[in-house]
Amino acid sequence: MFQSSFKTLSAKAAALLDQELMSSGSFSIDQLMELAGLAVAKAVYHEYPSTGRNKVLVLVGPGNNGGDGLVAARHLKLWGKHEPIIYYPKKSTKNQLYANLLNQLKDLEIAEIESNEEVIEMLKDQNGVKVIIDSLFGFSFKPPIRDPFKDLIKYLSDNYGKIAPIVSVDIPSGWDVDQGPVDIDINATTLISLTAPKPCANHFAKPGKTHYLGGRFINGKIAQKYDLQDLLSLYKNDDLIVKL
Ligand SMILES: NC(=O)C1=CN([C@@H]2O[C@H](COP(=O)(O)OP(=O)(O)OC[C@H]3O[C@@H](n4cnc5c(N)ncnc54)[C@H](O)[C@@H]3O)[C@@H](O)[C@H]2O)[C@@H](O)CC1
Ligand SMILES: [K+]
Repeated sequence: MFQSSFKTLSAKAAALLDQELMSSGSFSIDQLMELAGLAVAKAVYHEYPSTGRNKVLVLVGPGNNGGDGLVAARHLKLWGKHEPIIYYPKKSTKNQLYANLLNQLKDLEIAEIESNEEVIEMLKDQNGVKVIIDSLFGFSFKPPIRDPFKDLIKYLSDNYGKIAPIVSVDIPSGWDVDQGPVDIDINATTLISLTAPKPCANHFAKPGKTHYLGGRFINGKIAQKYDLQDLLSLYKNDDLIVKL
């Protein structure tokens, strides 16, 4: 395993920090998700530039990682160079936040596809999707994967190199947050770690892969508590993302 020099946050620490931001930090989840999704959109915009409405397939999971993908889809569409399409098979029925995000995407006429089969058809078309955003699972994921995501992730993993490159949000979906790759998981080309990389990101640092840090919302006190000052000092000026 390539040992990276960056500070990481375990699954447990990431969840604690998240809670702290929303309690003593007085942030709402909507605010954090907006900044996280904006960072994802920025990374995709810069890493996969498009001059003519390149299709971006956004795979949306049932939790907040999925919410980051919905926010990223909105920004990409508004910036006018990419054409996001979403696949969101397990929608939360109780959470107004996700319903609002979905309505915003409908107002922007962002298309939605409905099944694994449709995703696979779309990915087989060489002139179709140019980049895939994997916002299926983040730091709360616990292997093994349940359906309908298992078949989908297996397809993506089996077809690495034959389908569009994958940008993973926070962790490559399927990976154990602390341990890294398992038997069925996503092989991402670009990773965007939010707040700080999770320990699994140490397995990602290989040639040909790009790793970004995004989600710039930590104050000095929390940074000190979680020993993130050196990592966060990589952001300069108005950077919203930085390459690790
Ligand atoms: N502080 C931060 O860094 C922030 C992180 N955000 C995002 O929030 C994510 C964490 O969100 P959540 O805690 O909602 O959780 P996740 O989005 O990581 O996943 C939780 C969902 O996945 C399902 N799930 C878990 N294991 C599964 C399995 N084996 N098979 C199928 N389904 C499974 C759960 O039932 C739940 O619905 C982060 O990774 C990041 O992307 C941002 O939205 C906000 C701020
Ligand atoms: K992910």
